[in-house]
Amino acid sequence: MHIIARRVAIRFGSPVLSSLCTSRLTGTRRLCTMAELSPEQVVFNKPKMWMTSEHFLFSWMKVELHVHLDGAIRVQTILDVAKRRGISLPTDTVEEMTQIIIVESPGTLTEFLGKFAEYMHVVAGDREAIKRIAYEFVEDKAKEGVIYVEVRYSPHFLANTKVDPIPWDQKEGDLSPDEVVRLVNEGLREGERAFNIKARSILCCMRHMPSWSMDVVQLCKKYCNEGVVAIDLAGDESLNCEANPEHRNAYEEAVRSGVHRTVHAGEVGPASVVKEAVEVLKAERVGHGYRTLEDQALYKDLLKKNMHFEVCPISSKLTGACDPDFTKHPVITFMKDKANYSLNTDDPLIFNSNLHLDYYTAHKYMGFTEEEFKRLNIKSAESCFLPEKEKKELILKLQEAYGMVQSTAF
Ligand SMILES: O=c1[nH]cnc2c1ncn2[C@H]1C[C@H](O)[C@@H](CO)O1
Repeated sequence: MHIIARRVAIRFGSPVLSSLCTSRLTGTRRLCTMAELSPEQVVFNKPKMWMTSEHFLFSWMKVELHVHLDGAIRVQTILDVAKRRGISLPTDTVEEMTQIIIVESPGTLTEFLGKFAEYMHVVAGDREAIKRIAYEFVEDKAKEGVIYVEVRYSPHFLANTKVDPIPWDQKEGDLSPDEVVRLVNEGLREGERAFNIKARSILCCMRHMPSWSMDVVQLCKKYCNEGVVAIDLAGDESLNCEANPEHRNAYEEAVRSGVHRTVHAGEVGPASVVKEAVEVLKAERVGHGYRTLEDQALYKDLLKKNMHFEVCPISSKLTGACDPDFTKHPVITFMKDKANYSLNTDDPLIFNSNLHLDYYTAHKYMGFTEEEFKRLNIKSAESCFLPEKEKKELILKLQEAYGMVQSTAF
């Protein structure tokens, strides 16, 4: 870290405190959303650790590999769509709606997952909304200095036909999971053009809905040339530990047809879920994976295999996955062991967070240095699901930006 930055950090105390906003409604303090930060608090791709009186930022180019589209919607968009569709919500103000949606203190993964029901019925089944959230997502990531993102979602959760059961108490409509994928692809593609970053998607199977999983892998295959790069298994690991045979069949089909694979495992579930993800589901990356450390033999084996862990610091505290004391976080062990991992937001809407806050947390409470941030971003690029040629270009772009190689640009 630059000496000047360190001095500023010391002088101005905890940027986390100063990044809290006071709710006009309740008077309670909460983390600012990106939209609430002043322009000088958000910088794009500035080649240095960057600090104002308000904020610490690792403002170099970044890669994000684990973020849920339906956990990254703007609150304003939820309100706009509800108004247009005549859907009544408990409030029509961003502040009040934010308070309803967000998790402010550590709870359980099950409680956290319940939060999606506060707003998913608003956007599900609506073509315009789905395209809009994908487009706005890319804009938000570009503002955080992300140059490559893999965003994940369940196509079934956004559909209202050809899905059983129809989610979120929707009436049957005419938007299928297949069309959801097309709409998200379009929104991401338009966002890429407008904001000059690369965005790809990962389709999620849900642990409690094994009957959807074969559909998910078929959609991955169908749209592999239109931005879909992998399959995931998300949902409540604490209720449903061992992967159902239908998930296993879907992952076997993914292996057969060359679809990349990641699995939420070891977030709140035991290390055995990680082992199963890697050995049975043939996961190439592990979503979260914190509890891998409880099985040292497995951890050492995965270190040797260069397994990538998609770490989400703020998320891991608020879902109760990890000790709320960040100084005890498993990613500190990953860092010390020079493991292969990324830093990610997971669900910034529900955690009222952004990627800067995850980096800030790692810096402030876990001793992360600028060098480690650069290293983990290169590892993230190496572990992304882009085709080899594009992956190499991404790695080179980061290396050039980080001053590790001479720029080839002219
Ligand atoms: O952190 C998580 N763990 C497990 N499942 C999650 C997490 N964040 C979001 N999900 C679920 C809820 C979403 O609706 C779904 C697809 O994005 O994935």
